[in-house]
Amino acid sequence: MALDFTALEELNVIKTASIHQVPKDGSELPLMEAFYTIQGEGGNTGTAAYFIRLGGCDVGCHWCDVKESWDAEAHPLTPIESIVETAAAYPGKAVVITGGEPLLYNLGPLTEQLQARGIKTYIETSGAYPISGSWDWVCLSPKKFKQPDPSVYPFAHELKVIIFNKSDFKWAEEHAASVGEHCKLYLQPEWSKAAEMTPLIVEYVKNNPKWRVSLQTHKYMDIP
Ligand SMILES: C[S@@+](CC[C@H](N)C(=O)[O-])C[C@H]1O[C@@H](n2cnc3c(N)ncnc32)[C@H](O)[C@@H]1O
Ligand SMILES: Nc1nc2[nH]cc(C(=O)O)c2c(=O)[nH]1
Ligand code: SF4
Ligand SMILES: [Mg+2]
Repeated sequence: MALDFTALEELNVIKTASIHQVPKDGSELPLMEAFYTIQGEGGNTGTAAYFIRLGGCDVGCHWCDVKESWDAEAHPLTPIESIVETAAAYPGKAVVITGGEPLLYNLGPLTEQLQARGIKTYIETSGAYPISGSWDWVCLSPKKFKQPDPSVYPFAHELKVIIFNKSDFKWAEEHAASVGEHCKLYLQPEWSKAAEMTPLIVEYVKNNPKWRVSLQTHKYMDIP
């Protein structure tokens, strides 16, 4: 006799998770949240942008400031047309697609539809997966826990390395050697270590001026 899962679930005998099948054609994406704010980090700091945060990440940074994003299935599959419509209603004509790790998904259709509406497309990525989509700005923030796919480095407009401890400066230089010559280089303190690491970053940038400081300025401004 076949098991009746629905009956067992109702009886609280088992819990079946809702298994997402994120369509490979990029027509629907697991959307955690979207909000209009000021880009707080990196080369576009201080500029208005609509943030689209996609759920799902398997990189596992122990200091990640948005661990609620990791489980893709906790976030509803959302048609990209509705994401684009909402984004287009804001006066700022730039979107930042972040996560989670957005390159888990096919971002071609979403970015093409945004650009067709005159909206610039920016991405925040660990680079753990190859690039999909059409980008006006790529922020590559490499992680020790799952290193970037080598194919991503040439796409980076900015390399933003998180400094959690002293050894991360050497690690940052290894990644700087892999990006293109026009890529801007940023060192950003890990938030919980900012008091300790920011003075080291300041000294490092003074001695190695190809680097710039990036702070999570939205956290100081207390905005999303
Ligand atoms: C939450 S991640 C999402 C995008 C992508 N998974 C990535 O890591 O680039 C967005 C940005 O926040 C940075 N970030 C995450 N947690 C942080 C923390 N505790 N302190 C400083 N930066 C952090 C990441 O390095 C990345 O540049
Ligand atoms: N204001 C603001 N700027 C950001 N820059 C990158 C962010 C991210 O979480 O990807 C972020 C964010 O969460 N908020
Ligand atoms: S790659 Fe990004 S979203 Fe994933 S755990 Fe690291 S910081 Fe968080
Ligand atoms: Mg953030």
